[in-house]
Amino acid sequence: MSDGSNVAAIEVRDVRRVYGLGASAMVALDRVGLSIEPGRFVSIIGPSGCGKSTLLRLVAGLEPPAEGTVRVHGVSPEEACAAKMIGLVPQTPALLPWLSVLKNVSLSQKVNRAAKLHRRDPPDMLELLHKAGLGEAVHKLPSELSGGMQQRTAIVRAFGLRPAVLLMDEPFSALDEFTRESLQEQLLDLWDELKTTVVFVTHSVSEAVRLSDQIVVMAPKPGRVTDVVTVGLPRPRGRELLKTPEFHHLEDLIRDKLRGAWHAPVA
Ligand SMILES: Nc1ncnc2c1ncn2[C@@H]1O[C@H](COP(=O)(O)OP(=O)(O)OP(=O)(O)O)[C@@H](O)[C@H]1O
Repeated sequence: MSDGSNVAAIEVRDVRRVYGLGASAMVALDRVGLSIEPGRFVSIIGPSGCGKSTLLRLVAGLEPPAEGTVRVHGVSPEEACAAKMIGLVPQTPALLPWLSVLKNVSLSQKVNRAAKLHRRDPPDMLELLHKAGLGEAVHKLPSELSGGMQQRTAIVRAFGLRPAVLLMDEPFSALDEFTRESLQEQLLDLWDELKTTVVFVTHSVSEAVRLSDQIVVMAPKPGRVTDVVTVGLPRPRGRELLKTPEFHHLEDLIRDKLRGAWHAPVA
């Protein structure tokens, strides 16, 4: 264990995950390896069914691998979860409908404080809500918010716990393009401030390029990693970056890798 700076935030080694038995067995992940440094923003992209969510669930400790190992800052995902080192933002925000935005984002902080689980100073939630553009919504109920505002609330709540690792499973997929772009910007601001390691599953090539330090490309049948592409674009990554040739070049590169992933032979 693990606060040493040379310990990976996430280390996945030779992981295999199989669903079902016998002739109906489905290899969701086969010999998957991945090493993510602390503080990195890493996206996972790949065709439907290539095992992106399965990989996230293994890192979150929600399922065990059949073979191989997963470590989060040097400990097992289960230990990392127990120590509140892992945050998870699902596709649809699971907010408590009877609590205001502020209470929704503060609740788990309070619970953790009562249980003395916080290792780091928690951020000021009111300030984070303002930063995420939710300043006028702090006393509203989730039902009074748009889908984008609800998702922003869920993201602020997750960051507010100061997890060492934040796992996000297509958090913007249900949103329109414009809302999505503005949420990307706010997500990058929060990430920049809180320096959490983020693993972000997406189907959007431009989203992956804009947000990430690295993009992991996966292929299906069996689910596996076929490429890890480093994105060297400068930060901060404002909207103007989306129009640059460098950005388009990286989008094309990732699209080529994705096309290749469909036909990549199984090693
Ligand atoms: N609980 C389960 N039981 C049986 N099969 C499963 C289960 N979860 C996932 N699978 C199968 O494992 C494979 C990988 O699924 P997974 O959801 O991880 O893919 P994905 O890349 O996240 O897909 P998508 O982009 O469509 O969300 C799929 O073939 C899926 O049908």
